[in-house]
Amino acid sequence: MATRIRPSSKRCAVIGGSGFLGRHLVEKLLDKGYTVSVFDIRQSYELPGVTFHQGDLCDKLGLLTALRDVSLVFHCASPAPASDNKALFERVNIQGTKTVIEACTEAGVQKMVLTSSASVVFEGTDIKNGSEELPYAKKPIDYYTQTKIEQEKLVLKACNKDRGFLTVAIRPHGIFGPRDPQLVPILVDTARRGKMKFIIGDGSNLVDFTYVENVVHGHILAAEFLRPESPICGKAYHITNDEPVRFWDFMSDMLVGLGYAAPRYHLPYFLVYGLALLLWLLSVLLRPLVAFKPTFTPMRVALAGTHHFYSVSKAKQDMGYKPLVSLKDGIKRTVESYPHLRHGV
Ligand SMILES: NC(=O)C1=CN([C@@H]2O[C@H](COP(=O)(O)OP(=O)(O)OC[C@H]3O[C@@H](n4cnc5c(N)ncnc54)[C@H](OP(=O)(O)O)[C@@H]3O)[C@@H](O)[C@H]2O)C=CC1
Ligand SMILES: CC(C)=CCC[C@@H](C)[C@H]1CC[C@H]2C3=C(CC[C@]12C)[C@@]1(C)CCC(=O)C[C@@H]1CC3
Repeated sequence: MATRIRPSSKRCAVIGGSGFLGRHLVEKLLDKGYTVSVFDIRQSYELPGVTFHQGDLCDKLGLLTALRDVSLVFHCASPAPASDNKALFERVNIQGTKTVIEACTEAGVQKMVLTSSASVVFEGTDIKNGSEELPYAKKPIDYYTQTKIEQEKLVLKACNKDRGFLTVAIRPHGIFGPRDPQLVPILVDTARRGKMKFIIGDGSNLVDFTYVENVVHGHILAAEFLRPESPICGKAYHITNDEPVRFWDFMSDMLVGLGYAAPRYHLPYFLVYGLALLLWLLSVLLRPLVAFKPTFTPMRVALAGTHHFYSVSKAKQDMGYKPLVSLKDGIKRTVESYPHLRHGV
């Protein structure tokens, strides 16, 4: 009888490996001696030690090719929240994740680490030092978050020690760093259009922003701790910089670092939220006639005007997590990585 050869534990796949977080993860995995298959809808770079498989994660056959001989899968693919496309979020984050789980079990993958989001418990009101015990949001702030909740539930439920398939979810918050396509580019674009003059609310709200290398560290720790006897099986873990910061201080440090003025004038939170809601409704109603995307969406206003920071005690206790890069160093490295976004360039 042929004995099944167990795939090498240093052979892994990163679904979404062409994206911001995915590429940082791939680079660290290579440093640590892993060989990596990237599965993504686009190929954004080439690196020795990486095999690219271009495809849609809803296509099981394509996935099966990429998962051949792979024992560990990181799933960090998602449509961008700014796409605001309900059908796409449902197709990729829910149906696609079901397909990823099926493909993993068919291919004999033993471990899967999902990139979820701390926002799965956020309803637009204050969260201070929130633990993983908080229930999922009953009223998530947008469709993206709604589908991230369903996705996380699917992956955690699929954890099955008897069948040798172990899963864990990492919930980062506000990832930033070099090559980030969202936070800094949106911030700079808003500043260049003269709209970054206002502070929403009194500016005292504390938020987590997480340097990308710390998020990568949390993912790799989770993969290495994921064993049948470990408490992390089938669980979700917050991963942050463990340094909550005033939202508007963080934005100001980025802006000033890039040569732009920091926002100074205060606007009442509920006024801005109401206006954002009105604009969003208008953009949805007028979508067939004119396409416009408001910068200050209700989701962004809620994130900019409330407290939302999370405890990482559980990750510290169960997998020895500790951020590797401080917020100050993370901001410095990020600012230096965007010379083309500096004021006047
Ligand atoms: N950025 C943040 O602050 C946070 C992000 N997260 C989560 O982290 C993960 C990574 O985010 P981030 O790196 O910022 O995002 P990116 O958009 O940079 O990376 C996601 C990658 O997945 C790809 N992708 C999208 N749809 C599919 C598909 N159907 N099949 C295959 N690949 C696909 C994207 O391609 P394309 O670009 O062409 O769409 C992209 O290359 C996501 O799961 C996100 O939900 C969680 C918390 C915070
Ligand atoms: C008010 C304004 C225009 C601020 C500019 C910065 C924002 C674009 C970011 C501030 C907080 C960020 C954030 C995310 C995206 C970018 C911001 C809104 C996420 C929604 C990305 C996906 C997640 O899972 C949660 C993130 C929360 C924080």
